[in-house]
Amino acid sequence: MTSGAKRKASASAASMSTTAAMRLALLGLLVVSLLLQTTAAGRVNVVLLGATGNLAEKYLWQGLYNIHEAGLKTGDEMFVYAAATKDASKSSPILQRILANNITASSPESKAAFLARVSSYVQLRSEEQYAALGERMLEDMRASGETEAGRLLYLSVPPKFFGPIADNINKHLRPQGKNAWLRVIVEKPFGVDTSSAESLAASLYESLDKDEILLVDHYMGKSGLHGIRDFVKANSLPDFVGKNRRVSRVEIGMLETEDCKGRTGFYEEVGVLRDTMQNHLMMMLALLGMDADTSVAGAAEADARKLVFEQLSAASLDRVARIAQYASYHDHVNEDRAKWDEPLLEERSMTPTYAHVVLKLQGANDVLDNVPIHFKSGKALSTRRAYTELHFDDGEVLIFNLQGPAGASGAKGALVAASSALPSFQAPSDWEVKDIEGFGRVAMAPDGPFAYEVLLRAGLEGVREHFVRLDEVLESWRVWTPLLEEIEAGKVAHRLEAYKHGAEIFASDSKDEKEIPRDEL
Ligand SMILES: O=C1O[C@H](COP(=O)(O)O)[C@@H](O)[C@H](O)[C@H]1O
Repeated sequence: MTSGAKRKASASAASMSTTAAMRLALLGLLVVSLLLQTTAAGRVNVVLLGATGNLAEKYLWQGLYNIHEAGLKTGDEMFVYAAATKDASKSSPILQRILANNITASSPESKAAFLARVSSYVQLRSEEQYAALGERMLEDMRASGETEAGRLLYLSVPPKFFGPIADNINKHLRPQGKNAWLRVIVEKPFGVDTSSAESLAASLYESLDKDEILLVDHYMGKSGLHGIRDFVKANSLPDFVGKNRRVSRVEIGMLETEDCKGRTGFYEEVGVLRDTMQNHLMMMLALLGMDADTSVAGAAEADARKLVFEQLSAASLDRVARIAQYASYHDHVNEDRAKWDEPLLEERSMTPTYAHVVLKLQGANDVLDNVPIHFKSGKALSTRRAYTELHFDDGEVLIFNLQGPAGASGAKGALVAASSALPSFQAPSDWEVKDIEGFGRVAMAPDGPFAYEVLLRAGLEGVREHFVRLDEVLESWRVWTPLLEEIEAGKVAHRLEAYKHGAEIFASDSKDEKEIPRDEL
């Protein structure tokens, strides 16, 4: 090569490398600016609908405060609009009382900082009120100069309101800005039976995209529930149970000491079957019955949960061992009605506050197939406990305890407790495992944030795995709808017992329970 040619070649190499360097720099700038665009903190507007209700009072406000205090992983700043359907003269003082008394804060300054981000009470009933809230949000953002990252609407209201609310959200409360997201969290129960859940889904889809809807079952936010799944995955139930032992019954329970006073308006529409059995208890069963090989999370896990529901027999009155209402329930209904200036009930309501229903799985693994599954749940009982128990034919018991004392082991906080003759089990490495004299091995999962905080955060940060899928919910309604229809047709009247507040109606050897022969399940 001549020296001229060499110069040319090296000049062109130099110019190529300059061009390449410039391109790289430009690319770098582009990536940085894209990153800045996607990671720049913005404002997240939360609309809490049902802000004065029981759920908000007990959990949602505390959850929002905790998230404000710890901050969002996205770096966004959260502002809350406190809304409900009733008029301000009644609801505003209730909101003030809740905000003053129901938030435990790390310091008065931190609480004040949170409250500075909470709006005064907003009534959301008419379309004009939704439009006014939309305007107010825009005004607030204009005033502060913030960009909207997204909007989370939490619907803590009875299911009959979901459709009209979604319509109003679509018309008046969609976030502004190209990249701003909209997520609408819908509280359970989703519908009141199969057909209402289907039409509810259809009416929500008219206004909202599928991805904008998040269905809540707050048990999905409990570490205890995931503990069942972790145990099943780590141990494989058939291996744990072994060849010489059989499960004679499974008991899934959610017992509460609290009664319905103050929330009978909601409870009258649901009763115990829709309030806890169709959702929380079903989730406890799903994670127990799920295929142990399911090593993937997310969609595959939802498929596996749904499969368990498909294997479950439908509920009907002949599978009800006991159905009852606590004796002062009627008075509680009328006290609440008087408070809201509503006409009093003269006839006794037929809403069950306790039920024990026995179903079975068909086509499940060898351990659970055709085994009676006892679902028990109720209000105003002597104990607060949520659990899944496997009772073996030799009297041994394996307990998954989600809250309350762990049954026979007596160990509060135990997540898994296996009586002494059972094989030793594998526990995830971060669980504390110990032996309890006279009982057996117990394991405790580390403490985490409470369920509603987990779910609110998941909604704000866009983590969909913590929510349930519509097809699972519909499959669960398939199980419970036949019994609900019988109850609604008045067929429960002669079976609905009254029990004393604080009773032990759930004790399994009670003589008053209807025996359901195994071959009739
Ligand atoms: O969803 C509901 O759950 C609560 C009980 O939740 P927990 O986390 O304390 O077990 C129950 O009181 C309420 O009636 C029901 O709607």
